[in-house]
Amino acid sequence: MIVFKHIAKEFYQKKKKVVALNDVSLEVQKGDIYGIIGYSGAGKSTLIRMVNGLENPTSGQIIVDGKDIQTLSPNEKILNKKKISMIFQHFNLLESKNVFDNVALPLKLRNESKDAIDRKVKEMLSFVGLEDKDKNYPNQLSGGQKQRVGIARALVTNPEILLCDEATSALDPKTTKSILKLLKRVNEQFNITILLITHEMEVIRDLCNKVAVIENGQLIESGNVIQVFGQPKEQTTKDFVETVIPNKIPKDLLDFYQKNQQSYTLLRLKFLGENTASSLLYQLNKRFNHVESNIVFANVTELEGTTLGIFTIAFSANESNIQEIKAFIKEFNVIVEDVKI
Ligand SMILES: Nc1ncnc2c1ncn2[C@@H]1O[C@H](COP(=O)(O)OP(=O)(O)OP(=O)(O)O)[C@@H](O)[C@H]1O
Repeated sequence: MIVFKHIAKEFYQKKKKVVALNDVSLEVQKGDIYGIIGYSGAGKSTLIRMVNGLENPTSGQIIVDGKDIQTLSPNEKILNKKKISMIFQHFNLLESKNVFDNVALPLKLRNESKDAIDRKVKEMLSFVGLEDKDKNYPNQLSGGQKQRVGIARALVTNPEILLCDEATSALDPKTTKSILKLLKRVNEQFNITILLITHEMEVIRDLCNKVAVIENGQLIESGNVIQVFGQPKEQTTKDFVETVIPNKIPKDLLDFYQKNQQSYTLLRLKFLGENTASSLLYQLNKRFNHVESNIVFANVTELEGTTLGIFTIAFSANESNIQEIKAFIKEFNVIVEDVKI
């Protein structure tokens, strides 16, 4: 429903060309919660701002619901914008207006009736859990409450797409979790497609079903969250994944296995779903009961309701046994990788 086709964007800073985006292609399906992650300056904001026309590409196309948004007539552009709402890192509330009036603003701009505005604003304030704060002003609210107002304001117009620009970056971890839960409800309850940008992998882990990684204006990796977290290909993606799924062997164990490299081979096992792991480890010990095996590192993470487990195991076995062990592990649909130490 949102397709970016070969998007490039160049800016000029003091007559110097800055390539913010270079040949970015991406498809967001209806109902997706698609996260775009990258370091500062990677080009995330520039990309997301193109969906609602805040930024235009230098070349390439953005197709929303089958239509290239750059070729829309002025009326069609207005209709396209009506489908899309946005929330921001610093909430962008009007300090001089109370919560009710902030949320009501998009409807007033559309000349909706007073009754309709009253009903819709109350409904959305109740949805975000702020029905008793309607008379408060933004400076009387916490950061999390301000973002809830931002979300209510974004929802009053019944959008199909919600763009989130670092929506939780200004919030503490606990408040971030509650806002991410709320965004999940927005997606599930109203079937709103969410396209978000972030530099925090926790946001991707806790909220998204799809992820794209942007580096220096290029899309370096994308796919289902489970697939990208389970098997990151690019170094930057691996670095991001490691921020939420630690993968490092503790130092004293590392020292030991480095000193005893002749005797041990370290393998990393990656699996989805709890039963696979317990059954595999049991079967592995049973089948290779003459081989010493020590768990060196283990981590279990929940992604989209599925368990992603990473185990690093040191095997004291000869090369032909190691090959047999690897083949045996693969029969369980578990990914097995050599660990270089
Ligand atoms: N209006 C502009 N004029 C000139 N250069 C710009 C403009 N907007 C963005 N850039 C440049 O484009 C590049 C990408 O910026 P962008 O804001 O899209 O990155 P980002 O990934 O969103 O970073 P951050 O997380 O820090 O916001 C940067 O080098 C930035 O300096």
